[in-house]
Amino acid sequence: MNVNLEREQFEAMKARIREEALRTKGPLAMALKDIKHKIAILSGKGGVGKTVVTVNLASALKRRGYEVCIFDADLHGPAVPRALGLLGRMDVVSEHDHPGHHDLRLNPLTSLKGIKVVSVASMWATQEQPIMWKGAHKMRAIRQLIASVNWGTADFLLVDLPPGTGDEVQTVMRSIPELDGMLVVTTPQGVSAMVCSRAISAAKELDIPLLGLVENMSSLKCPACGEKMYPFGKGEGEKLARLMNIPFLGDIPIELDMGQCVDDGVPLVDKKPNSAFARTLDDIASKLTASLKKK
Ligand SMILES: Nc1ncnc2c1ncn2[C@@H]1O[C@H](COP(=O)(O)OP(=O)(O)OP(=O)(O)O)[C@@H](O)[C@H]1O
Repeated sequence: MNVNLEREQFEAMKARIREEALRTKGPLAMALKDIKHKIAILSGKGGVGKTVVTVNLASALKRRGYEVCIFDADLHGPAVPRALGLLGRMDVVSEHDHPGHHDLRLNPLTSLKGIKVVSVASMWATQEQPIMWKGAHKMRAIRQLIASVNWGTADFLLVDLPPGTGDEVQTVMRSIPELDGMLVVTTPQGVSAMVCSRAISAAKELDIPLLGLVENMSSLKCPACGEKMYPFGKGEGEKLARLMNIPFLGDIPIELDMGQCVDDGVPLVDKKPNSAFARTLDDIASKLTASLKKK
């Protein structure tokens, strides 16, 4: 009984010390304090399927029983809410944690399967509202947005980065506290690998761990004859992973239903859980979680 009490007191003291340490690290650390793992999805080149990978990896992790949040850091082309069928706006709530102090906070939207999503796409009344932040405004907006959200408790935060290595990408790389690392997405095209290698070098320059690389749109199964085709080339992703010394986590096939899934707001992993695409995403989720457990 006494031993238990001492242990409880010890745990409470440890929690108080951690909370104090986070408070001194700033509002971002406080906002994200109950999220165990934070992973940013990086590509370099645009249009390689970063959002598709983010949303379907989140779904694969969710299907494995993990609580997952997504932060859509693409301020100019936010696409995550739509891909999860979330067309509404985030709620703004007024909270007062101590007397006389009111704080406006945002509640994430939650998908049908329970994935929490924060995106600038969910902040305005109309989908057509242009987002024209520049330079320093963008960086401040990203930091403020992350800090103002009631993220709650989760196992994973996945950050869908915009393409390239510009302001938003660097801001996320630098300001997410305890970022576990990057998952890199490329395609079999040489040009994607080339641009991607620059993004990988930027992450290395900033000392961000690289958790793995996946090759999206690697192959296509012919719907008529079942033959596997490689319309964009073969093996480029694995070659890049070897060259950059990053674990290669898998080849993600092209799925002809993808466009419809994105338009319907249903991740392909949920719509076709037995497809080669879903099995590959599950395998990537398994490899990622295993590598994070070893850390
Ligand atoms: N494995 C896949 N099979 C079929 N279509 C795919 C696959 N991956 C991505 N796509 C399609 O390719 C297009 C680009 O995908 P997505 O929007 O995820 O790319 P992105 O890298 O996030 O783009 P951006 O540069 O705008 O951030 C979309 O139309 C998407 O539906």
